[in-house]
Amino acid sequence: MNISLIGYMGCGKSTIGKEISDITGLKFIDLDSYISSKEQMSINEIFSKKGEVYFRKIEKKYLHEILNLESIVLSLGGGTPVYYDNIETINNKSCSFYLKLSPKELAHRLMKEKEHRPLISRIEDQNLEEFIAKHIFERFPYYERAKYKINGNQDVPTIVNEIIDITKPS
Ligand SMILES: Nc1ncnc2c1ncn2[C@@H]1O[C@H](COP(=O)(O)OP(=O)(O)O)[C@@H](O)[C@H]1O
Ligand SMILES: O=C(O)C1=C[C@@H](OP(=O)(O)O)[C@@H](O)[C@H](O)C1
Ligand SMILES: [Mg+2]
Repeated sequence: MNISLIGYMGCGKSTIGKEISDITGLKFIDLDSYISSKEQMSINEIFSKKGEVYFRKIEKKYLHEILNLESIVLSLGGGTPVYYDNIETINNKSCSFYLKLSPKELAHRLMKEKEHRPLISRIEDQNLEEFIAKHIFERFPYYERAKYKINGNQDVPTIVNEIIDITKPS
């Protein structure tokens, strides 16, 4: 069984995925880290040197590669479910969870971490919440296709336990 985590940048996918892996023993893969290591470039470098279209193509390629494995926790990028037929691949090959947070909470978290995220690195802090709200509005039809929706505005152990409880064989 595979678990995948989807949701907007900053919702906690990478943090929660690692914790689930530590507790369950499932292998942890963060799609962004996997892409960076395969391409030998940071996500920022891929966007600036090769462009977003190239990034989306390899993101799809590596998504397929990873989801052919078994027993993994996969933290996706915020845009992964939105492109190509990636959401179908994700739902066919894993149990998907959408970590849902308000634009306000996401903006608060992301202000400190914008520079690692090329799509928001040049947005002024005072415009970030509105940018996120519009961006989520476009992406929501994909996010809501996750099998389960989780309130991401809870502490890490609570979210981790909720996901583990749902996926535990009964
Ligand atoms: N449940 C949580 N409560 C508070 N802060 C969190 C929580 N989950 C993650 N964070 C923090 O939010 C930021 C973004 O988390 P990250 O796991 O990188 O998100 P994503 O991979 O979805 O972009 C990090 O600083 C992380 O420590
Ligand atoms: O939302 C997006 O389109 C992106 C989210 C990022 O991942 P995180 O959600 O882990 O920040 C990363 O894949 C890239 O910067 C694009
Ligand atoms: Mg991440």
